[in-house]
Amino acid sequence: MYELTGVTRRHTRGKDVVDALAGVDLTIADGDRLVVQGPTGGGKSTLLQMLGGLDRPTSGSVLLDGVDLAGLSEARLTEVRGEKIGFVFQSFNLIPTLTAQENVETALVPLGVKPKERRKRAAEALASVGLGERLGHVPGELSGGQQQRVAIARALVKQPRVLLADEPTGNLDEATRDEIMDVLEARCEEHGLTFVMVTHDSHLARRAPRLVTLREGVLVPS
Ligand SMILES: Nc1ncnc2c1ncn2[C@@H]1O[C@H](COP(=O)(O)OP(=O)(O)OP(=O)(O)O)[C@@H](O)[C@H]1O
Repeated sequence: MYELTGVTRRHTRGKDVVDALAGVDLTIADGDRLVVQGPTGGGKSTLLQMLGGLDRPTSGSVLLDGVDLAGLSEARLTEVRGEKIGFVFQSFNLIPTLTAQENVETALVPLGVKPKERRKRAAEALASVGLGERLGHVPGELSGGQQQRVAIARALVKQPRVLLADEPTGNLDEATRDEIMDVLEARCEEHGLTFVMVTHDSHLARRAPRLVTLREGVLVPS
């Protein structure tokens, strides 16, 4: 579970000061599915980066299962991300020269999983997102929705506890958006994942079991 207390992220450049987050308190229970919405510049991506240990607060604490991510060394943070946290981004972030299978396997290399086991788990993860027939294709041979499925398989193959998604359907048409959301929700349900998604899309916000709104770095009632 996450417990955020007084999380502030201040950016200072010369005399300019921007609080991307300004004293956020938030608890996210294990298995929660939370959507974060709000106007552009409201701090949504910054919040996701805090949850993922990709950025640190300038003050406040970000506890994940009782451990303050803000206080961990870079090496330990990398380990926590590798073990517990999967990420999905708007832009898929696949390696264009690798096949779907190889892209998914990349998530297991830092965990020391042996090649044979990597291949097996990557194939299973791709099958679980409906891409079992496309293992040998490179991203350029796949549609946007299929590429996002590869990215979801890559996030899930290490069996994380938490899945963080930043506008995961932002580059997709409406029908594909709904398919991808169905895949994400089904996988989260099946594995009891804690799921936090940032979106501008009011349709997605409406189907969220739990919704919070960030405006100017502050959580406001949704
Ligand atoms: N490295 C940085 N230096 C200065 N300001 C920054 C930096 N990163 C983010 N900010 C500022 O922090 C605020 C919050 O940014 P953030 O990207 O978290 O917002 P957002 O809600 O995700 O926006 P969007 O919906 O447009 O993606 C913005 O005003 C942004 O300009």
